Amino acid sequence: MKKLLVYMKEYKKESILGPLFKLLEATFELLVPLVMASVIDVGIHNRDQNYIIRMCLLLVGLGVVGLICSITAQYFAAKASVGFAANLRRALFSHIQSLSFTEMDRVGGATLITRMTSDVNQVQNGVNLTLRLLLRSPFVVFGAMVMAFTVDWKAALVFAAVIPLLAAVVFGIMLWTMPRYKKVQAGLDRVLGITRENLTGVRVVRAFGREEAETRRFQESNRELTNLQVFVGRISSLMNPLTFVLINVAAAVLIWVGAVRVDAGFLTQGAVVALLNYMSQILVELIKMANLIINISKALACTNRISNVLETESTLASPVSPKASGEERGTVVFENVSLTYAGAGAPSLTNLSFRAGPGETIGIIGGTGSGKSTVVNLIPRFYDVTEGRVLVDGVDVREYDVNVLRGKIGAVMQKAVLFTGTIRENLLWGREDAGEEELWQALETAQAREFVEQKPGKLEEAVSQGGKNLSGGQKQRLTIARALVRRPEILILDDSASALDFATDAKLRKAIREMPGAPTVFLVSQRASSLQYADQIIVLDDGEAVGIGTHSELLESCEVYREIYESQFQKAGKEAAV
Ligand SMILES: Nc1ncnc2c1ncn2[C@@H]1O[C@H](COP(=O)(O)OP(=O)(O)OP(=O)(O)O)[C@@H](O)[C@H]1O
Repeated sequence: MKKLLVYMKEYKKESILGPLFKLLEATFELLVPLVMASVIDVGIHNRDQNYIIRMCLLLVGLGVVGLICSITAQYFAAKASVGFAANLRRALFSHIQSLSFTEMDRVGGATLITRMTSDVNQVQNGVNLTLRLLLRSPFVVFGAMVMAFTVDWKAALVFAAVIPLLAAVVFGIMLWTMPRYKKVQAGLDRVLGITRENLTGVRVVRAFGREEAETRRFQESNRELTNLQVFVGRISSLMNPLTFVLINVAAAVLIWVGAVRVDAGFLTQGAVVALLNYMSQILVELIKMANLIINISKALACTNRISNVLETESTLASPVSPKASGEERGTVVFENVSLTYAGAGAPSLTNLSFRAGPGETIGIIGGTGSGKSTVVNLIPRFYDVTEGRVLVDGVDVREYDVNVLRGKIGAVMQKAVLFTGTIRENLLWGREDAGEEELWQALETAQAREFVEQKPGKLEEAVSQGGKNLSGGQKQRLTIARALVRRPEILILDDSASALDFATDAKLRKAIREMPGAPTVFLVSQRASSLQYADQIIVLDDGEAVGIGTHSELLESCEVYREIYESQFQKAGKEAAV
């Protein structure tokens, strides 16, 4: 919690002024019953109309000043809490950007979204209420008690008996409901999780006709949440009747004691009205305090969850004195590399060694889950090896400044991801200062020029969220062009031409080979035909390299490769025969 206070630093003034104006408002509120008492005791008693009008104007004045104080306090509290939440979101966002994939995998994307959104909102709400009520409510309770005792200490003894009882009811109910509120929160998280999963995967849900099953799953979680909320609601609903019974009994006792004391000449009617007013002020503030405590404890729980993310240290930290690039531009060397993902029992890659020279094309092939993506993910240091070394241009990837390392690499991932904006804006992710001609050249190499030219807006054509307004193949070609705009030393194509037809795929590979200053290319593919002309092909089986060599060498020496090739070759032959 303390650590999060730094994000409040620039709102120090607001965090002091907010509660101060709330205290001022409360002070004026505490004066109101006294003025009312004097209206009754002096104005009405003496039938002094002028006095009554003056006092009523004073009441209006107190109300107006109280209102101004309240609005001012609200303004400062809102400014501080909204600003604090904005700072917190900013810090969280940039911290999440600094995390490596290992930490991201561990925490999970959905959880990170909840931390950034509903958790931060809850904390913002908690800060706002704290600034407005944490001082005000106890001040009013205490102040109203003191005022009641100054009005008439004997009648005020009723307060001394009733207030602890009231506090016990209000806080008892609060303590009872609080753990259940936590369950409600967890239930809400589940409902949100299912909703998010279904909305992002809506196409898959429909494609597999899982609408009814998913609706049932949602309904179950929703029912659980509803039952919990109804249960907590029932308990909370006891609060009002119980407190009102208590307060009415206390009011009856107070009026009776007051009446006796008025009759005996010790107390005026106005003083009895003032005492009643103080009692209801105390009740209202006790309920506000219980509400405040519930909100603060919810906010604290969220604060802990946010702190956990902020305290997660990135294993990706750049070295204190990063090394500069080595001489051998475009070389990649794997030396006895193994990787076991965090939390995974078995290694996903075992003892892989190879050397890729500048401008070479390295093909990587293997069954699903054999470790192909794992190999290429190690080059831009998306994950760190657990054994061995990965060297880029002769330097261990862990010894580079991570931005320098990634600046050398153009990576096209399995899933083509584009961002909202225009085609031009997406391409410029590759290199911000790329010129018009370079963008078209990259599009041409990526076999994307033709379809972009056909778009009415050309480079200014809008790309909607996730590139939904483009076909799978168009998205893939744009992501390849984006990587090429960077003029990378090393180009990684992780199964990124899977949506292209054979002819376009072949043209793409040829164009990349013929690029001036051709990059070293890592080509991950399920198709043996796509890799045939690679300088080296790495054949993976269950995380192990079972063959490294050229196509013809592997056909001779590697059984797994031969099987893959023949199965695809025969399949292609059969398809051609049909
Ligand atoms: N982030 C991760 N955390 C834990 N295990 C992982 C992670 N990524 C991959 N794995 C595991 O490592 C193994 C290799 O996965 P990888 O994605 O490298 O295979 P692949 O050959 O690229 O598969 P595909 O052709 O299906 O894309 C798999 O068993 C997979 O379950």
